[in-house]
Amino acid sequence: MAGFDDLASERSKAQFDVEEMKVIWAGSRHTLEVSDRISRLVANDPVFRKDTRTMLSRKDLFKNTLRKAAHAWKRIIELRLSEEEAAELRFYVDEPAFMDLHWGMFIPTIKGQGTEEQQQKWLPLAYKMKIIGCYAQTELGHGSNVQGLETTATFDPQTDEFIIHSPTLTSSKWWPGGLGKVSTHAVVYGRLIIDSKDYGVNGFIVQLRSLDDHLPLPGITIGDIGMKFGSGAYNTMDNGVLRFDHVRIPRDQMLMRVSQVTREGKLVQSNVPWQLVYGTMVYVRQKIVSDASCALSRAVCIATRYSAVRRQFGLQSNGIETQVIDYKTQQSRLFPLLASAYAFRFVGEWLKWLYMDVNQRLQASDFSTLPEAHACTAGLKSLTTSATADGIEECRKLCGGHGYLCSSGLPELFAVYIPACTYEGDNIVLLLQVARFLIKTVSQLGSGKEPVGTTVYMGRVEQLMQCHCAVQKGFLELSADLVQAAVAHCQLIVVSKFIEKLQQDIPGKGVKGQLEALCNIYALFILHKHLGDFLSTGCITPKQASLANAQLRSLYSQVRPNAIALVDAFNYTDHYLSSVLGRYDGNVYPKLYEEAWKDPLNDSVVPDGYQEYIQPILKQQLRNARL
Ligand SMILES: CC/C=C\C/C=C\C/C=C\C/C=C\CC/C=C/C(=O)SCCNC(=O)CCNC(=O)[C@H](O)C(C)(C)COP(=O)(O)OP(=O)(O)OC[C@H]1O[C@@H](n2cnc3c(N)ncnc32)[C@H](O)[C@@H]1OP(=O)(O)O
Ligand SMILES: Cc1cc2nc3c(=O)[nH]c(=O)nc-3n(C[C@H](O)[C@H](O)[C@H](O)COP(=O)(O)OP(=O)(O)OC[C@H]3O[C@@H](n4cnc5c(N)ncnc54)[C@H](O)[C@@H]3O)c2cc1C
Repeated sequence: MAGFDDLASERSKAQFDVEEMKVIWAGSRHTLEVSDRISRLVANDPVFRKDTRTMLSRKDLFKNTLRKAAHAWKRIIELRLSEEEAAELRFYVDEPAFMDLHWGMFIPTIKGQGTEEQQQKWLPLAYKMKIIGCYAQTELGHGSNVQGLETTATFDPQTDEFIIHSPTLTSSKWWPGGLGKVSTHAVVYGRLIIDSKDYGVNGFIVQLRSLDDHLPLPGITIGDIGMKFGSGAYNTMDNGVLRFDHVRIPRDQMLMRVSQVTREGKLVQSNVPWQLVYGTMVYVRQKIVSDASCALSRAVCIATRYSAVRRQFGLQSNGIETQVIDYKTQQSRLFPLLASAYAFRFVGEWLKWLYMDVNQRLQASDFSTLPEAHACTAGLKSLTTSATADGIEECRKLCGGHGYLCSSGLPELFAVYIPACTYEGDNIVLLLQVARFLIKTVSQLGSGKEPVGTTVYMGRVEQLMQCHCAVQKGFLELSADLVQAAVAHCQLIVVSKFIEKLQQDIPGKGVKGQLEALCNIYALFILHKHLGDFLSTGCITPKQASLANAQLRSLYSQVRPNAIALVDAFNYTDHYLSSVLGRYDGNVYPKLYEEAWKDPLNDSVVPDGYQEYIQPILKQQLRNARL
């Protein structure tokens, strides 16, 4: 059988130790063991099936998500899973749900922005899921411009409360995941008003629904914002709308790590920078970068396996057609994506370290690396999500017509993934933040302040001072070019971190060699993509450009025999991939054929509606033909 033989034969060609590569991909032996065990646990549990997801109505889809979330929580308790294992379980259930926001944003916000006392009060409730929370920042009228939020939190010294209010339609909270139908509580971002004075945006813990009957509390209007892009996909999430009509909360429900409001109504700033109010976004952007490598590698795994099974044209002497993976055009589209998946994995690992480091420094009142952490998380979130969204769509095209079928897994993956370019900060808005950080760094060069961390290279580039003068003329006017500069800066980080990874001790036969090839492919592919910029700025000569392209072709040939093993190293179960084209056994055609018959349209041979709509047309034609 074509698929079985093809993938088995591909695996036998691998020139490196796949098991060791699995460890590198996972990050450690321990992480591999956990993710392997938990992914199989999810795959073998019938409640976590997801093969009918794209065919369900919104209501059925949502109820099924609730069922899965409840089952996941039950299993987490029954099996006494650790925090790490529980997070893996939610990841492999692979269905966006209110839990993501509860664990991924609500809890981290209380941890990052609450005082010790507030943490002691709220975290145990949240950890035991006695309350379910979401992150309500974005409004109908403002998402990117956080300082433009309109919701107000006015201190009432008479009652020692804040009055939370939505003064306009545009101040309605709009988008928060988990808000629409599930959350009992939210961290609500609103303007702090004391004695008619506006002190800017702060976070407040607000109870939204009764813990007895789940009805909204007095003064609260709440609902789901409606269907989103694609079938299945992100529609499992209840992104919500929320309005407040003078809702009162106790004073101690303002998150007070950054600034405190006293009983007398005085605002007291602590020694931490006010930007910590934005801290959850830094945390989630860092997570999104790690997540990008998962989404991209998943699409690449499907496209690579299918490209080895699929044959078109070029009859060989044995009468068999050519595997499409052997076409150089296929390789030149697929292998840079394979290399990108590995590159994003390693930069994600580094970013996790950077985030931990900045947190440790914050505990010790060292705030010096916060601007860099903000720039790196914002820029890399933007770069990796844009490349991943484009990469998933490219993988769909690499699978030809079958890639367009929901059973390929690619349409749903694309639909679920693309909002990552928008949530946690629109990608262009985030790149402008990076550009601002770069300009600030350049402006300090003249004053003798040495650039550090990811900007250390700037101290070596003379022309940057002239750049600074040009930018002085108008940041907004040059913003399109500055965004490109920000992308280039982030690409440099990705390549540097891949190179640093190669400098570590990498055990396993041939593993390092494969990673070197992938690193070179990534770097040369980026150079190839921006060849015009490299040539026009004199960074490389035309001769070097053509040498780079020749080298890229040679690297593709080097990777070709290892391609299947390189995607096997992701260690994905068929359940997680949920793709007929990406099956581990390569048994694509019989399964595609089988899947088609499962479509509800095939439940009856003659479709519903035949008598009302098809038969009359046919009869009409018959009459016309007789005339
Ligand atoms: C739930 C997920 C859990 C786990 C994740 C796992 C995997 C991921 C997968 C799926 C994710 C699932 C769900 C996603 C749910 C989505 C949630 C959301 O979208 S929440 C809403 C997010 N909103 C945004 O991101 C808004 C974007 N806007 C902003 O961040 C800022 O307002 C902006 C930076 C654009 C502000 O610009 P500006 O007005 O110019 O600046 P401002 O005056 O406010 O500040 C200036 C000053 O502050 C510095 N700064 C800005 N941001 C930060 C920051 N975050 N940290 C530190 N510092 C910051 C800025 O550089 C400037 O400094 P200087 O004055 O120049 O020194
Ligand atoms: C699936 C999904 C889940 C979400 N979950 C949550 C959640 O849980 N909680 C929450 O609070 N929010 C959530 N959001 C909201 C999300 O964070 C915002 O949509 C996002 O920050 C973008 O803001 P915006 O919608 O205001 O876009 P806008 O800022 O209106 O962007 C529109 C366009 O304007 C451009 N633009 C805007 N400002 C500038 C500028 N200064 N310079 C140049 N161009 C600019 C952008 O590039 C974009 O092209 C979610 C959104 C989605 C799609």
